Amino acid sequence: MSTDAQNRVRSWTLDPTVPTYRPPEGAVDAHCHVFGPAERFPFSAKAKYIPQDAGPDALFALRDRLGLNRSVIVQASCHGTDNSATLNAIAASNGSARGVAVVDPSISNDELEALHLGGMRGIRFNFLKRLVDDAPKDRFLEVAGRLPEGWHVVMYFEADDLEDLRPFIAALPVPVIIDHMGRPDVTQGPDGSDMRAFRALLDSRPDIHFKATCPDRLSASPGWDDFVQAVRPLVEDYPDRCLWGTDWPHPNMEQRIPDDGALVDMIPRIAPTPGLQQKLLIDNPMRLYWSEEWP
Ligand SMILES: O=C(O)c1cc(C(=O)O)oc(=O)c1
Repeated sequence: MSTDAQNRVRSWTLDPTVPTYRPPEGAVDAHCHVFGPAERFPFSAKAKYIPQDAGPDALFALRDRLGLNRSVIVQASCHGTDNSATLNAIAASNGSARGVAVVDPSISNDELEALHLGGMRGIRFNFLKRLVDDAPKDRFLEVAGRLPEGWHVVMYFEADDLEDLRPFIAALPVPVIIDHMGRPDVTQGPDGSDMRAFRALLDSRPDIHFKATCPDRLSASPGWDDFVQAVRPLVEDYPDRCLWGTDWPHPNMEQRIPDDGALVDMIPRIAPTPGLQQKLLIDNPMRLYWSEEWP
């Protein structure tokens, strides 16, 4: 696949608005990525998209513009199981970033320990067929059984796959964080079948968390109002389980590039009180990613 500049996509805006909402001091963007720089960190041969560079300098400049202070950098699928671009960004963050790795399940315990020292605090299992070629659940369970102390598993799957994945999730021996709430159909509203199934999952284990993220992916309504109506009750009912993130640089959103300032202005709409914002933006992500300094 060609990686020359003219064929590489840009899925993020170069001039995001400054948000109206000012996050509290210490707020965490708990879901973002870096792409490259490709000449130092080439993309995977299995990458389903080849983005332009979106490196640590751009990530941290955006974070400052949005009024956020910490980042959880999630290994993007375009980099496969080579976590060096993500580790590079964490190393450049002066302690303000942690990460989630994508590993080959045959990874050694020593390599997992090295990832911990590099700032990783979990591994990601991606089940989206449009993003990865295979997701061997038995091998995922094996490596999930020997993660460094304090790690968790992040999962990305679609709502239609939730029921099939319930036994796998139940078998995971570490806390779980669900990316983008497992992509519910927010047009069903807060009591639709997708949200009811997702709530049943959350009720099945006290250590399942979720990212109340990606209105740009999940909503087609003006102002993302259907996302707010479906997600705010979930944040209010599970205040100690929810995290928030920008999902910058918004992989695969080049046809519908979101404004990062508008994403930040969604926070008080889904977490309408300072107490909920404190949990969403600080307490919950700090407990999971900076447990050595929190509380
Ligand atoms: O929906 C997506 O296309 C997407 C892709 C990735 C990735 O490529 O890692 O991560 C996400 O959080 C969402």
